[in-house]
Amino acid sequence: LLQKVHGRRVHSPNQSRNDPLEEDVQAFLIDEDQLHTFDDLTKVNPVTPATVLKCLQARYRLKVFYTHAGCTLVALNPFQPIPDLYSVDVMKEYHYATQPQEFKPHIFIVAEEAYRNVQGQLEPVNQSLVVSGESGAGKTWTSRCLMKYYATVAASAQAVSSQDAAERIERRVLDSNPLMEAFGTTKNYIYIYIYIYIYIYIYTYTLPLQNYSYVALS
Ligand SMILES: Nc1ncnc2c1ncn2[C@@H]1O[C@H](COP(=O)(O)OP(=O)(O)OP(=O)(O)O)[C@@H](O)[C@H]1O
Repeated sequence: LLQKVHGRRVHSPNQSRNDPLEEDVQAFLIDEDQLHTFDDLTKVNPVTPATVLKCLQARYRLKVFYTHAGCTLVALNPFQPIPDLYSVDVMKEYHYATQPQEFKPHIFIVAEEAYRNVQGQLEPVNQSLVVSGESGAGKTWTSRCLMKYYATVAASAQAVSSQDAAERIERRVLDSNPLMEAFGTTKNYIYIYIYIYIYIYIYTYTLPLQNYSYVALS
């Protein structure tokens, strides 16, 4: 696949150059300047490893690290700090947007949709977010982003000192990471398949205080 993406070998040895699919792939790839504009991989046509990877590569070059693939989000590891991408201001933009899904692809869209599903129902509905990828892909990073997001937006819904509360919650959650990773590390040469399951409970208080309900994000 990588050979194809780097353009060293576009045709596989067994494929005829008259293969209609291959012709479509070539026609799609010819407009290289447009490849980065595909913010949803379901719009790529034809969908092949070469076309998808080329689009992701074009976006990566422009430092665009998130791309939709239908209801899945593809996150590329930038391997460098991008502070402006994860600031509290950006969180708030996505949180307060009427239609966050119309914003450019971001982990905060996924986070916000799950949060709204949890909050917006008459009967609160538990939500699950699955973060998967190979070792080093950025699963821990993404999970931390999600926890930070919920710590920030859930706290800001309350009147009292929301920023302090968010920082406190975030600190507690992040401090628990080394312990989880001690159980879940895959950074050795033995293939151990470990799934880390994190529950986040969002409590919705109503007065009097002892009446509360909670929903879980996992
Ligand atoms: N969006 C991002 N921005 C900045 N750095 C990132 C991002 N995603 C991942 N990284 C960095 O890439 C490295 C690997 O990420 P991470 O530890 O999250 O991978 P992982 O999928 O959890 O790996 P493993 O399965 O081996 O535990 C880390 O140093 C992390 O800080």
